[in-house]
Amino acid sequence: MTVAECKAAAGKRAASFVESGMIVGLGTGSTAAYFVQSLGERVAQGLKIIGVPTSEATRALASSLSIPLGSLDDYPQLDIVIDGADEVERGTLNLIKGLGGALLREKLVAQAAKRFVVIVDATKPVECLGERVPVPVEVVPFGSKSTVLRLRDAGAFDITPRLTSSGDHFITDNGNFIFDCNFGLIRDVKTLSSCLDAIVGVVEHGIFAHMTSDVIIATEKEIVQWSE
Ligand SMILES: O=C(CO)[C@H](O)[C@H](O)COP(=O)(O)O
Repeated sequence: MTVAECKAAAGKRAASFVESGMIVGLGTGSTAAYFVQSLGERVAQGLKIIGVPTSEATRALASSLSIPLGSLDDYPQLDIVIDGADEVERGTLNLIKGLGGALLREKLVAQAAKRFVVIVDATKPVECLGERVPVPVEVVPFGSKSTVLRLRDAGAFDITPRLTSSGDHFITDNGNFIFDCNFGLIRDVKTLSSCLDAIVGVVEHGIFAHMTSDVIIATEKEIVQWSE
């Protein structure tokens, strides 16, 4: 199987967890998009659910598939949320998310879930967070250069602003900037999360600790499930 086929297989497996009557959080990114496609097929066959999208891109995709949608304010408690991730730490199931730029809404929706299911291909599991990807940090545009200095104080030794192809700041669905911050291997997730949470100007960061219920990993050979 190609990586795209693995993502599609993980998405399809996750869609089978959804039952009629559920309020379902819809993640963002290429793997989550396969899940939304599979869910759309089930909705077309009669599955009755309400989807709560985690980004405008996912809203547009779900809407094109005629999935009934609501907002997190309409449905503050969700039965299940299914989303991708950029890294999944073996053992703890802690995550880095946000390379797709939707981390704030993703974390809000995940926090509201009774069950948070993460779908990935075999490139995403790691022994320690920070192994492969930086931590995306969503920052208020006002004073962002000052906030970057505070991110350095928190231990980020390489900080890259997320830019568009034309060289402008990438703007999130919430009107903010993203800085991709390399902290090296993150051995103490709790301390780093607390440091980032304490910086005025940081809206949210991509470390999702103690939130994941299950991880579905689609490899070339099989689909594996890790559960908390
Ligand atoms: O966190 C995310 C978006 O903010 C995505 O879930 C994450 O980037 C994984 O994306 P993909 O499935 O395309 O690899």
